[in-house]
Amino acid sequence: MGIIERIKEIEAEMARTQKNKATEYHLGQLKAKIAKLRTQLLEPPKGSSGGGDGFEVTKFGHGRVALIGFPSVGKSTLLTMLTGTHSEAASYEFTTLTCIPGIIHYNDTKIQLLDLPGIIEGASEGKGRGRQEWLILCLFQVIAVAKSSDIVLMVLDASKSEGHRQILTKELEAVGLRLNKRPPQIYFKKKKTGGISFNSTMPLTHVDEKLCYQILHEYKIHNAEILFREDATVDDFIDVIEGNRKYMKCVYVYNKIDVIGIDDVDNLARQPNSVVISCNLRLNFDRLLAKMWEEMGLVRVYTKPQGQQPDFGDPVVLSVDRGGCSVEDFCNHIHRSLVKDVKYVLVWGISARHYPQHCGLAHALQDEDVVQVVKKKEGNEGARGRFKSHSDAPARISDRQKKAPLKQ
Ligand SMILES: Nc1nc2c(ncn2[C@@H]2O[C@H](COP(=O)(O)OP(=O)(O)OP(=O)(O)O)[C@@H](O)[C@H]2O)c(=O)[nH]1
Ligand SMILES: [K+]
Ligand SMILES: [Mg+2]
Repeated sequence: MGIIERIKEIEAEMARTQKNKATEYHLGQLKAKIAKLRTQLLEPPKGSSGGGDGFEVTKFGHGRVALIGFPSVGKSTLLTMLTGTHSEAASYEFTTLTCIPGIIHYNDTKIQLLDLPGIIEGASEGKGRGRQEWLILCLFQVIAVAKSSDIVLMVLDASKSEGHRQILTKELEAVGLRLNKRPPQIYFKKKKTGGISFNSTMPLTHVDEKLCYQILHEYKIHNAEILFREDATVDDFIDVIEGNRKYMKCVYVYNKIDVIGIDDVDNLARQPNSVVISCNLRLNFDRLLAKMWEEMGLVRVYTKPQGQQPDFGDPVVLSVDRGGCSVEDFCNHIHRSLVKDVKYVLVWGISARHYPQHCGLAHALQDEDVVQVVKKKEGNEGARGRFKSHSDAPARISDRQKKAPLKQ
């Protein structure tokens, strides 16, 4: 029996089993069995090189955004409009069969946008009449590309059922993606000896010690330290044991609002993390780009050579999620050997308490900060530079910087 058949069999057993206190342990075990099988399914087949003819394209720019959605929701139309790179669009499903990259120029940065084939309901279960293998492979490759991105834009057809968002979310969860969720607050560490130590910082209403033991037994884990820091569920606990879940931000993009009524548009626009657009009418792209930018959490830092203005068209781009935003991260970004030569840096911008502020390597930079590096051997010149800083201050202080509190 194949892995998918075994998953289906267990799912059928779960559906047959009534949910109550007596069956709770058994159901938990079945959930763990399914999670293990799904993980097996995600592993590349034995003997394969692990990719090669996948959808992976070379990374480019300061960040990466993946377009995920059912077929024909307008992913390719959107890519073409936002990036100018043509991606074939048509009224039939699976027009796009591979990954097509384009570049969005926004806020002095370059963001790589990736168009991808559509995902269908049940792809993770191998549905799809005759093209099963291709669909599963396609889903896994789409997921691999999504995981390599900073955020996901889930494109939805505003004229279709609102249930599509849940169906697609479930489909992505089945292959290990967790959208707009934070990792469960459960400490879990496998040990060599000592048995299982189980603790929690609060009363647990979804799981108890016995249930966790049974699930660990399913994973053949007999020695481990566990601490629940929140009232987590069985599914959360399994996620932590599996350890391969990817937690990603997602913006829900409702396209084709030109074909629905204004009340429905209003309703969709009020959903959390959602933006309504129309490619046909070129409607609301500004809002979409602003939301995308906000969720990516990129931090632009402008380098100011001493006695000169910074180049405001060419920021160093840092990210909290990817590498960090400290002065040290900034220095490493410029040159690996820079850190050891740095005496201090001068910072203008939101992260500075006064302009310019003397900062060390640990200082956390914020978007649109201006930084001047003062090196050890040229320390004196740097200090002089600082005192004539009135005339030396960067000319462009953005609106956001002006709003920054100037606590002395
Ligand atoms: N009414 C309306 N139609 C749209 C809009 N955007 C795209 N379409 C149409 O929707 C159809 C599908 O568009 P595509 O861009 O091919 O959709 P896709 O999601 O890339 O589809 P696949 O690659 O097959 O998964 C095309 O006929 C588009 O012209 C829109 O804003 N409004
Ligand atoms: K299409
Ligand atoms: Mg397409």
